[in-house]
Amino acid sequence: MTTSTIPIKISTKAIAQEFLDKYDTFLFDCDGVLWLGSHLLPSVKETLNLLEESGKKVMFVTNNSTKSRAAYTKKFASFGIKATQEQIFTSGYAAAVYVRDFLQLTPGKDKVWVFGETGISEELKLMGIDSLGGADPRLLESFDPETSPFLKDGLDPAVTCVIAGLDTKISYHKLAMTLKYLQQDGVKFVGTNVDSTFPQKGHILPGAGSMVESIAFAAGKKPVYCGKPNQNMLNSIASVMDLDRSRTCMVGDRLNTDMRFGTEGNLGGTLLVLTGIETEERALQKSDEYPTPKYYAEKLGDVYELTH
Ligand SMILES: O=C(O)COP(=O)(O)O
Ligand SMILES: [Mg+2]
Repeated sequence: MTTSTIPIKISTKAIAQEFLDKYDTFLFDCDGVLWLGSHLLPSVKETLNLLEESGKKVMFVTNNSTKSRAAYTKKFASFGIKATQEQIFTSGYAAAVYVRDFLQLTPGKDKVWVFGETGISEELKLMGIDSLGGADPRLLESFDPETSPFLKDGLDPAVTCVIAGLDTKISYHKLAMTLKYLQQDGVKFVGTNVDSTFPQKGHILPGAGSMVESIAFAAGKKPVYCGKPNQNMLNSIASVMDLDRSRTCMVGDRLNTDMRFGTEGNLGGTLLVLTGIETEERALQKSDEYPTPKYYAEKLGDVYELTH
């Protein structure tokens, strides 16, 4: 999967201005683009303000399922950035939409076993779908099949689906129970996102994909992934806003999710920033695994810094 042109580095005022003029809508990945954990990256706020002042539309599209959209509005606010729930799409929300609309789980009847944090169960709850597992603190206790409270009365027969995502409090108890549910006939397996790694300040850590794939290996079942590059996420965005794809740019830090999402979605542009997962060398390298970005920059804030 390659695009024919060589990526353009946003390194001068003229290129930064040309980049801004080309698009009306910007879709932003979050981890590695806006922030690394609780560390906001330089000139991000200024760049977002600049876009708002120029009348551009902005959406946030993150593969991070640890927080719900409601919780994300608070994270944005803690950085002094205005973002409404309608502007935020997470892979946890995408997974919840998938089980409701595609798997057609019945609220009040079907339940979901969650491997992951509160961002998945909170989105399910808003849809009236009950979940088990997730952040239940009893899963942090060491696992013994004889005494686990999740096994003592047998598995819950109402569970028809497993959703798995990033869990920074991963435990053997969680892995074991998730496997137990996946071993049940007919239980569907949904993964939030395939990201192998997760960027934090000064560290590249294990990502959701590393955990989901470990469960998949044990279960011998393949998950359906709902986050980027799955186009359902882009279609959901297109269904809530007027999206002129040719004047829309996807901004991300990962080639096989973010850049692929933008390219396969026929967006007018893609911008890879080097503050997260990828390097300049990889940005410029042609590969069959992922597309090359249209633009790349050392950091998102360069768009603001070069034009001011
Ligand atoms: O949580 C992840 O794996 C990555 O999240 P991101 O899409 O905001 O970079
Ligand atoms: Mg990212």
